[in-house]
Amino acid sequence: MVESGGTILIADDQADIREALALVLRAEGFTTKGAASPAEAALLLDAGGIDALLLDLNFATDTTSGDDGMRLLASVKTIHPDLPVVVLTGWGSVDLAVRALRAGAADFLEKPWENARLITVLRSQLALARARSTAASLTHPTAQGDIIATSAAMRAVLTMVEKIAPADVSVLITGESGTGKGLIARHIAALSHRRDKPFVTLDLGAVPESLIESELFGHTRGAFTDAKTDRIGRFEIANGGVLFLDEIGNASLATQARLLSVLEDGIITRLGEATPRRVDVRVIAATNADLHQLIEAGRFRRDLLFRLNTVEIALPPLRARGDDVFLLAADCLAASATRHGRTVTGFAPDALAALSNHPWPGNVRELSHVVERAVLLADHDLIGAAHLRLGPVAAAPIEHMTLDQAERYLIQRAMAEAGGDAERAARRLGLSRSAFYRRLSQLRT
Ligand SMILES: Nc1ncnc2c1ncn2[C@@H]1O[C@H](COP(=O)(O)OP(=O)(O)OP(=O)(O)O)[C@@H](O)[C@H]1O
Repeated sequence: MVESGGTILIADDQADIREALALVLRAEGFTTKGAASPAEAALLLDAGGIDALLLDLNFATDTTSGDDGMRLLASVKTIHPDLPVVVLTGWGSVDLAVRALRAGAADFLEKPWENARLITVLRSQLALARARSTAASLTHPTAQGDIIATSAAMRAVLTMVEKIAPADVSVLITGESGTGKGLIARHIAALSHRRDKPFVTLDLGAVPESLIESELFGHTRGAFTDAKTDRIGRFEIANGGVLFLDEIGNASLATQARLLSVLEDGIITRLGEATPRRVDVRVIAATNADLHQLIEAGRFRRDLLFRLNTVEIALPPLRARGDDVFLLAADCLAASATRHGRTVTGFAPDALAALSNHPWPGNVRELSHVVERAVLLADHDLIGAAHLRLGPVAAAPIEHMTLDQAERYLIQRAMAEAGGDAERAARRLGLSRSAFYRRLSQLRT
């Protein structure tokens, strides 16, 4: 949840709609800005300080094609790829909404919008973007597809990926947080015959349980109290393409049962509707949890695991990838230096040693975060170990630590893995937020 709101840019050519949206959003603690034309929206976005864009796809009131809005969406996603864009479409223009989602919109609302849903959608998109930016927005442009993998462990992964990508089978990608599961999922899609079809992601850890069924399968108007309009689900959006189910270990048993049945017969039913619809979707799932352990604990269905893991790809942690760490670091250094207009050119020997000794609990994401910060801190051409600020490294395997040392280590590791997000770190350790903060503050004294 977003406590302090965020700044929403409302792009709509109708002043009354801008005003109505602004009123609702301000009452909920958001700050708003308005743009009456795509050009004005582009200027305000360039000026910075915008956390999300609420974009009416039908800019000119006399058109319904949505072309102006789609053009703006395309340019926004190129220049600000991480900015969440929620689009507004006319009622019933599901095709336009689907086009927008495929072009990178985070979500859509149909006019007349429903205030409660407007707020929920914006809050969850902002929370997601925030979580990503604490941990991931500092990642380098290779996010677009260049996979750095020269170590034997990663070469074996890529060979396997090349073999299985063209076969239309379910894939389960496992690996610690930040090891590149999302990247590999996209790579598999890109190497398959579905490459020109939609690649749709749903993070099962990020959607509230009450919305998950409708996110996956869609709903019809009136299906439940808040369902004021029809809504298409991710399975239908992904039809013909790939659905990437991230954090599958977080799916509730009820969701697991629904997923299993869709995977078995390829048929979905929108909530509130009787008509079954056939979908042709390749599912790629990912998890950083140990699903076998979850099965033992009665929290994951064995039969679902068997449906998902026709092929299982285990991504090695960064610390097991040998010299890849240097190549990834160098790549990130070059990208960050360009982005920030810095003349940093490389790493000093002590920095290289630190890079290779650090255990990288947050893996590639942590590495790019650390290197980008170092680029900003460096005062010479070379990054030194001090600029990396890698902090204490576990001196001994955990079995040889005292309880205090182990606690300190696990807390630091969880924080690093969560990219500094204390709430996520607390969840990872199975602690309540307050219990986690208590331990964290003890650790700092
Ligand atoms: N081998 C690699 N080469 C280049 N970039 C990589 C590589 N592996 C990961 N990355 C980058 O690191 C970042 C984290 O990767 P990604 O989001 O795919 O990880 P993940 O395992 O899905 O994380 P999480 O479990 O937190 O969802 C991304 O920006 C990704 O592009």
